[in-house]
Amino acid sequence: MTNTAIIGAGVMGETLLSGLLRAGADPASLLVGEKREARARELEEKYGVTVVSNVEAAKGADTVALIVKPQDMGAVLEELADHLAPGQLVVSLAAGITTAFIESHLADGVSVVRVMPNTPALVDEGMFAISPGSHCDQAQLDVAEQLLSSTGKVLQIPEKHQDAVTAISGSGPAYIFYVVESMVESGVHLGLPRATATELVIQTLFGSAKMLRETGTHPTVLREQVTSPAGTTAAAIRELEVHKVRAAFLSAMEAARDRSQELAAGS
Ligand SMILES: NC(=O)C1=CN([C@@H]2O[C@H](COP(=O)(O)OP(=O)(O)OC[C@H]3O[C@@H](n4cnc5c(N)ncnc54)[C@H](OP(=O)(O)O)[C@@H]3O)[C@@H](O)[C@H]2O)C=CC1
Ligand SMILES: O=C(O)[C@@H]1CCC=N1
Repeated sequence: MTNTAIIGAGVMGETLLSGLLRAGADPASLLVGEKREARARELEEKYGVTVVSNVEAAKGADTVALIVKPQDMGAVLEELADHLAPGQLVVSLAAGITTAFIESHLADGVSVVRVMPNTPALVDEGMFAISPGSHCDQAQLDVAEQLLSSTGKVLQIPEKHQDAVTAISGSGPAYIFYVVESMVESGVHLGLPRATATELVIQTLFGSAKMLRETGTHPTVLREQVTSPAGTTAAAIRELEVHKVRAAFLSAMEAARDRSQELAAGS
């Protein structure tokens, strides 16, 4: 049985923890590092896992998942540095933090994988982009891939693309939820009951995502199929163009990419 330590059990840490358990991991194989007593008891009661100190969790684990905020990563690495040895695999899910930064804190030869996850992993539809550090071989990358693939798709990418990936799929669910909020509010404004507007938007989102995945048709073609000559969709898209929504998306994702790079620099 392989052991996995989860250091940092906030939103993303709990998402990974619950996903591993849904995929059949033995709770006894999962150790969680959490210092807040109330949170530790909550996790133990909810998931039947053992919550200990970071060092105790990481010491004997085959894989150590670091899921703290980028700003806390330096302190956590300093705490764990003397307790991690070659043969253990460190998997970081933090935005911005490079494998070189992590390796510089650890003993020579400890393998590191950088991952950008997203929250739909909570419903086994996550998107994980993974990149190996300098000591990580293909077998270890496969271990990381296997760990993550139980709750979503895994894509191996060069690390130089991680900041862009963070901007697209890491933060991506938030943009989609923002669009959903906006469409529901619009429905309410147009006189629909909120529950009706919400159901219409969620099913439309789900159906559109399924069309994209199952037909493989380009999104532009799918959009054109909805846009009847001189019809309602053309009127709506014209307003989106007038308000430069496409340009706003580009600027937003550039800002997210830039913020990921700033986090790498420690701010
Ligand atoms: N949320 C998301 O959608 C995504 C998040 N990520 C990455 O995941 C990481 C965590 O983000 P998120 O889960 O959203 O943030 P949260 O704030 O929800 O979780 C961070 C967790 O780390 C804990 N923590 C802080 N310091 C330590 C420490 N020294 N030892 C152990 N645990 C500690 C915090 O505990 P406490 O509350 O007690 O301080 C908290 O539970 C970030 O690096 C982020 O970039 C990546 C992709 C998507
Ligand atoms: O907002 C953040 O910084 C994290 C990383 C990607 C999604 N959430």
